[in-house]
Amino acid sequence: MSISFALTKGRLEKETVKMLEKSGYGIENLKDKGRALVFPDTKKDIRYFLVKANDCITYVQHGVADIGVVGKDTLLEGDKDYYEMLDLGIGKCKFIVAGLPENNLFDKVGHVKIGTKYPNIAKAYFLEKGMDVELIKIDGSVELAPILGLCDGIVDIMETGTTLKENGLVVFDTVCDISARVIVNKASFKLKKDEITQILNDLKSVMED
Ligand SMILES: Nc1ncnc2c1ncn2[C@@H]1O[C@H](COP(=O)(O)OP(=O)(O)OP(=O)(O)O)[C@@H](O)[C@H]1O
Ligand SMILES: O=P(O)(O)OC[C@H]1O[C@H](OP(=O)(O)OP(=O)(O)O)[C@H](O)[C@@H]1O
Repeated sequence: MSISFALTKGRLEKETVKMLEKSGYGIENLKDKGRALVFPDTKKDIRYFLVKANDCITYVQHGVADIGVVGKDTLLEGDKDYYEMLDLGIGKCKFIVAGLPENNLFDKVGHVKIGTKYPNIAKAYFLEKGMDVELIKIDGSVELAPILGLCDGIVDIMETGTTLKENGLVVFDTVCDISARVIVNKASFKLKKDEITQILNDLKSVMED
């Protein structure tokens, strides 16, 4: 049976395509892609499409994609109606709480303001800590918010730490580690179990330790 495979475009794209290539999949169309959005595998009965991270979950949940690759950050923040099957060990980064060194939000008494692109993750984190926080949704360049005084701190992704460092911010705590995951539509896993299991095993076989 034919498989539809949603790949997150952007940072995860290159490494995911590299893993598929190493597994022996026919991904030439994905490497030389122009403005196309759908890419038939040249060796197997699979068609890939490239989507934004949140849309990857949407396509998989609706069964339009049988399988998808997306960051754990997006999974933690968004809807959950799919099977999370495999940690690919790529796209590694972490969620951190950060701010200006002279303004440690964990020392602040009373109301704390947090800027973040990930309000659900931030809310769960501070709820567990028993802290009263006001969340301010920011769509990008989150590090700017505490510098300008919009908030006391941020919950954001850190990879190399360069963005924090170059903007004079420090890490106060780590929320959790992040990496790319394979998710599978629940009905597809029943109807196309052999094909999906094969893909998962192929990807597992090229994972780096
Ligand atoms: N330094 C990093 N910053 C953000 N995401 C990272 C980083 N390193 C790895 N990732 C992973 O890569 C995924 C895709 O990131 P990317 O920046 O391409 O898309 P995005 O977060 O949806 O941003 P945009 O809205 O700019 O497209 C993230 O969801 C995360 O899992
Ligand atoms: O630790 P580093 O290696 O510096 O990476 C972390 C930065 O990368 C991401 O931003 P992105 O580049 O996606 O831009 P954005 O702020 O517009 O989302 C993230 O939100 C941090 O700002």
